[in-house]
Order: sequence, then C-alpha cells, then structure tokens
Amino acid sequence: MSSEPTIIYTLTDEAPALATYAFLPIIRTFTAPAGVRVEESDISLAARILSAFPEHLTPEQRVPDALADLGRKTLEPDANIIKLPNISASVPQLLAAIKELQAKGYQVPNYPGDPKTDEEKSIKARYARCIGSAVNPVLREGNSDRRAPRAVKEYARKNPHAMAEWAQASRTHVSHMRSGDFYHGEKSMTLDQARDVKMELITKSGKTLVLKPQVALQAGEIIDSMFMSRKALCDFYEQEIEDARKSGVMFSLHVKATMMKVSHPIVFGHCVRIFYREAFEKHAALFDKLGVNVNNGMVDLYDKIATLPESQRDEIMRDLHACQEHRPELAMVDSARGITNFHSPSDVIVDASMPAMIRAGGKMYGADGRLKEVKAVMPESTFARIYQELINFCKWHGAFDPRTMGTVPNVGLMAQQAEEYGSHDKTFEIPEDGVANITDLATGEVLMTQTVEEGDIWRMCQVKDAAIRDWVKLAVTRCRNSGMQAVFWLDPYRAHEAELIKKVTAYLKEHDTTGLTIQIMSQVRAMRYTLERVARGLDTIAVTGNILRDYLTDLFPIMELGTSAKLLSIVPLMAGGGMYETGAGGSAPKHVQQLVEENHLRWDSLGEFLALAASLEDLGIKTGNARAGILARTLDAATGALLNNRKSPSPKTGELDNRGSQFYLALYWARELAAQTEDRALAEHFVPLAKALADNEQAIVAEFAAVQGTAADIGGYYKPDDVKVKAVMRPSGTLNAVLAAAG
Ligand SMILES: NC(=O)C1=CN([C@@H]2O[C@H](COP(=O)(O)OP(=O)(O)OC[C@H]3O[C@@H](n4cnc5c(N)ncnc54)[C@H](OP(=O)(O)O)[C@@H]3O)[C@@H](O)[C@H]2O)C=CC1
Ligand SMILES: O=C(O)CCC(=O)C(=O)O
Ligand SMILES: [Mg+2]
Repeated sequence: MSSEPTIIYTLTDEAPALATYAFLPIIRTFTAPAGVRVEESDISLAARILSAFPEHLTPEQRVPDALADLGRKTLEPDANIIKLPNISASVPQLLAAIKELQAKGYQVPNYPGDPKTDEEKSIKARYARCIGSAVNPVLREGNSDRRAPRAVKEYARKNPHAMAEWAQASRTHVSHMRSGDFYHGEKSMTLDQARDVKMELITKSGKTLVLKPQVALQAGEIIDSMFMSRKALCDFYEQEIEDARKSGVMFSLHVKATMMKVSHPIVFGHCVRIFYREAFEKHAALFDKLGVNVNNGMVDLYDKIATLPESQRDEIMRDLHACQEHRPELAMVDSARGITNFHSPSDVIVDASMPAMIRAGGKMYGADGRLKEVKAVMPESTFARIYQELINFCKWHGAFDPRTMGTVPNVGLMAQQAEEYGSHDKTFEIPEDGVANITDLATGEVLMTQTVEEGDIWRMCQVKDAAIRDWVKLAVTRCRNSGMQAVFWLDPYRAHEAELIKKVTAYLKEHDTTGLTIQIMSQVRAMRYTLERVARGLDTIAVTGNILRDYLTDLFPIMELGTSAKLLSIVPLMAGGGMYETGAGGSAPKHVQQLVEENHLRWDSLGEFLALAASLEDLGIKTGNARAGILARTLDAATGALLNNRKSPSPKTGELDNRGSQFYLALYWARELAAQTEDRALAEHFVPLAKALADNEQAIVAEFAAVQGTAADIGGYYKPDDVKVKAVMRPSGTLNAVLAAAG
C-alpha cells in the first residue's frame, strides 16, 4: 500500500454503487492536487461470493477477499475508509446473486439449503459468511457517532418534508410478547477473568450436544444467555393474528432478519406458517419433500411449487387464499405487484419500516393501495416498547413538525462485534428439550444455564470492556462538543443492561463531566423524556446499545430530515483510524428499479458528500496535509450551497437526479476552491475547472435530462456490467470532457 495519504472508498451494491460510478471521477479530480489517493475496495455481495469460492473460478475470475483486507485495515491507525451501504443479503437475495453470477459464467456452487454431505455443509458454511450483516460487524471496529449536521438540520427546518397527521383515535399499535422472549429470563454476567467457554445442550434424554466448542472471553467482558420460546412465540402470533382480524386492522410483521441473521428468519418463518396454518398442515409432506423453507419468505414457497403440475399448484394457491379468508388483511410491500409483508424477510426491515409507518400517520399500504391502520408485530419486547411509546406520544401530541422539532443524535455501542453483531455464530435453534449451558472449558464451571425446549432459539451475546469504555468516552466527548444533554438508554430490569449500567457509572467517573447533563434511563422513559424535549425544540443525544443505535438513527432522522441518508455517520475506529459511513440508510433497492425502468436515479449522495468532507478533514489533521483540510472545508461549503440552491435529486423522473446533483456539487466545490485564499496555487488550479463547469451548466444539465424517461441497461443487478454502468451513470460527454481536462 502507498505511503501517500489514502482514502479507501468502498464499492458496494444497488443505488450507492451506481452513484459511485459518477462520483469517483469527481472525487479524484478534486483530491489529486492535494496528493490524496483514492483506492477502491469492492465489498459488494457479488465480490464477497466470488472471493469465497476461488477453486470454482478461473484464475482471471478470482477476486481477493477485499472485506478481510479492509477488516485488517480498520485495525491500523492510518485507516481512512469511506463506507457506503451494502446489501445484508437474505437467502432469496443470495440465491438471486448466485443465479446471476452463474449465468455470467462464474461457476460458483448452488446454495445447499438442506446440506447432506460434508462438501455441501462446507459450501453452506461459506455462503453463511456472505449473508446477513456480514460486512458491518467486520468493519465497525469502533463505536458509532451519527448526527444531523447543522446545515442539514437548518435546511430541513426551512424546507420541511411532509408528515402525515396522527389521529388521537388511531388504532395503530405495536404488539410484542409479554413473556417467553429474549427479554424475559435473560441472564448476564461480567467476566471476572479471561475464560474459554463452550455452549452446550444437555438434553432431557441425557445426551450432551456441543453447539459451540469454544469462545474466548476477556476479563471484564459482559456475556449474556437468552432464549426465545417457540411455544410462547407461536401462541403470541395466534393471538395477535386473531386480534387484528377481530379489530379490523391490518397485520404487519417487523423484524431485522439481516442483522439478527440467525434468529429473525426463524421468528419470521413461524409467523408465516401460523398465518397460513391450514394450508401448511394439509401440504406438510409435500412442502417437506420440496424443501420449502418460509424462513426465507413466501417467495421460497412460490419458487419451490413452480415446478409442480398446474393443478397441484392451483390447489395450493387456493388453500393459501382460503386461509386468508379468516385472517386479517396483510400490510403490503408493493400493492401494485401483490407483494405482501411475508414475501421475503428482507423486504420489511424494522429500522426503516417502523419510521416510514409512523411518518405516514401510523399507516401502511393495503392490497387495494390505500393507507390503513395497522398492528405492527415485533415479537421481541426488548426494543418494541419504544415504538409503542412513540405512537402514544404521536396520538396525544400529533405528528412532529420538522420546522420546530429538536434533534436526536446517537452514540451507539457496536465496536468489536458488540451485542447482537457478535451473536451470529452463537445462536442456535434447539434440537431437543434440555438445559443450555455456557460452561468454562478449563474448570467445567457452568457460568449460565437456561432450561429450553425443542425449537427455542438460544443465543449468547458479548460486549468487550474496551468497547464499553470507548463508547462512554465518545458519549462524553459528543456531549461536551455539542453542548447537548445525553441520555443512556439502559433498562435496569434487563440483565444485560444492568451489567452495562455498572460499567457506565464507573467509566463516567473517568471523565470531567462538570457542567454536562448525562442521565441513565430505561428505554421507555428515555423515549418519553426525549420526545418531550423534541416537541419543545430541544436536542438530546441518545446513547444506546447496538440495536437502538440502528433503530433510532433511522427513526429520528426520518422524522427530522425526511430520510436518514442525510446523516453524518462516523465510526472513530478504536485503533486510531476513521471510518466515514454515508448516512444511516441502506442501499435503496427501489431506486435501482426506477433507474432500470426510467433512467432516473433518485439516490441522494449527500451522505457521501458529508462523509468525504469528514474523511478529508481527518486526513488533513493526521497527515499534516493542509490541502486536504482546505478540500474538506470547501466541500462542506459546497454541500451547504447544494442544499440552499435545492440541487438535491428529485424522486420524479424528468427532474434533476443523482447525476445532475453531483454535477452541481462539483461546480460549487470548484467555485469554493477557486475563491479560497489560504492556498493561492490551489485556488488557481481550480479557477479553470470552476469556469468550465459554470460555462457548460446548461449543456450538462440538458445532457442529463435527455437520457431520462426510457429504460437503462446496466447489464445485471448484483454484478452489473462495468462498461454499461459507466455509460449510464456518466451520460454527459461535456462533463466527462471537462473533468478529463482538469485531471
Ligand atoms: N449501512 C449499511 O450497510 C446498511 C445496509 N442496509 C441494506 O440496504 C438494503 C435495503 O434496506 P431498506 O431497509 O430497504 O432501507 P433503505 O434505507 O435502503 O431504503 C428505505 C428508503 O429510504 C430512502 N433512502 C435511503 N437512502 C437514500 C438515499 N441516499 N437517497 C434517497 N433516499 C434514500 C428511500 O426512500 P424512497 O423510496 O422514498 O426514495 C428508500 O426506499 C438491505 O439489503 C439492507 O440490508 C440497510 C441499512 C444500512
Ligand atoms: O448491518 C446491517 O445489516 C445494517 C446496519 C444498519 O441498518 C445500520 O447500520 O443502520
Ligand atoms: Mg439501520
């Protein structure tokens, strides 16, 4: 790797990956005069799959394990990474990606859903590392600092997005389990010393099944043992489905099958099977034979029955429809295409889906395309309760007003695979009734025990002491730098958080907190307290664990700014480097659909602009490169101009889109650089570029407008064709020539 100051820019998936094709040439044009290199790192789903199966590929097709390399980089003090959102793949997405790669001549193996041989088991294990939240836990070697920059918040205040009204009589509500979920019966402890432990099940019949042979734990680490009872979960679903039917509200299920990639697909699957109970009972043997697994959504069932004779298929479809007759209406993901909430577990992801529902006045779309009140089912009570508290508040207070509401930044615990991020290889569906133990390998001491039944989901989470210490420090720093109050959202009645509270209380004493207001409150109280302040225009930092980091950094920005894509999202890496994420949103699959059908990309790259400025600022400070600092300051000013001149992308085809918006960013950035007086040579360098961009504004914008309205061919979805995407994302010959001349 070069010793020049270097920014690593990730290549990911879907809309952000498309936007990158247009943005990288702009970035390089601007950073070259400062001697800043921009390296690419392809961590897309397709690249991760290819890197997992080198022996199935020709030498030319092989790709390095960029994610592992990048993971190592995060542990080096000079790491400076710009991380765009990537697909955390569900199984249906993985299957589609495999199919596309195979069709393109990459002989990666088929996904063995139900592996029998050792080889199949090994293939499945390798694919398991590609699915779900496979990237973020590896790269997030620091805690999370997400906030709305002042200019963005001010813009939202002056240009408020639409918020639907909340009726006090709304019947929309959240339903969660009252017992038998992970919250109830959770056990937690802080390690007195470093220990190696195993996770084992002692069955009622006397067998010992070692589920995880070894987990190395550090002194001071917090570990938890918790389980979700299948019986309690299924009873809960029965009751809630029936309750929705009786009360006439739609039924919707909100899980996060990507981040909780082992537990939540199972939780999802039970709901689907119960909803369609009679059909699943009647066709049990056939579904078994076909290997139907609705943990992967109804799409799995539709795919598997597609090969059956038509009459048999019709019978199944009729039986499924018959179930719907006595079930509540299902919330839709895409009413026009008949895609329900049960289609695929990655279609409804709680962090984005609940705020969208709340912003819509507590409504989701029904099959007839109308917005209706809904029962939002989130089985785990641990965090579901915050949404009910929010709904209560909205019903009483009415919708929030983006013109006046306060802001809620977040400091989130996630470093070193904290909490749920580290649980993937420690989550198990219990095969037989018994006792689930976490046992010290050296002494045989049972550290924690749970009595479980077949089908229960048992898991262990960990949080390292150093990660907690760093999180507390980050919270105090943010509190001091922003002048805002901070609240740790921690529930003393939850075993894990009771342990965290002890550490937080101790580590807060390590800092000078004079004049700061830092409180600890259980989640529901913290939500109420924060909302009371939000409504009065007051700002409050939410200091939370990993799940609430995820949930709240979509929730508040969506209400405050209309989208979480406009957040500044920084991960100060514990080893000294920095990772700059681009907003808190995902990879916006719907945007790709619009691009392919109408050649309009509504993706807003504001998150990339904010991240790049933060990355350059950090690079400037750490390498003493003054020009990087100037680039950062001028970029921030350009971003402000972009907002004020309303040059963000429009969702409507025919209007300015991502590409046009990036052009304006380049224009404003070049102007700012040409006008600054700190570095005259740098200013002179940018004068001709600023002039060329300004002189050609009309021609460039017209070239961007001309391509819209007809289909665009990008030659693939998970692995689009490089040349084709370049052509689609860089359609302005004039802009391309101006950038080339400046380089
Ligand atoms: N950091 C990461 O790597 C993350 C990855 N993901 C992954 O992203 C995928 C999609 O997740 P999903 O839950 O649908 O959430 P998304 O955030 O991708 O999409 C929800 C909606 O948010 C809006 N949105 C998000 N980003 C932007 C942007 N930059 N510009 C304009 N609008 C934006 C879009 O609204 P509209 O349609 O109205 O334009 C979009 O449809 C999944 O594969 C998920 O795993 C999710 C979160 C974080
Ligand atoms: O890691 C993931 O799968 C998604 C993370 C996410 O949604 C977030 O960081 O906000
Ligand atoms: Mg999120």
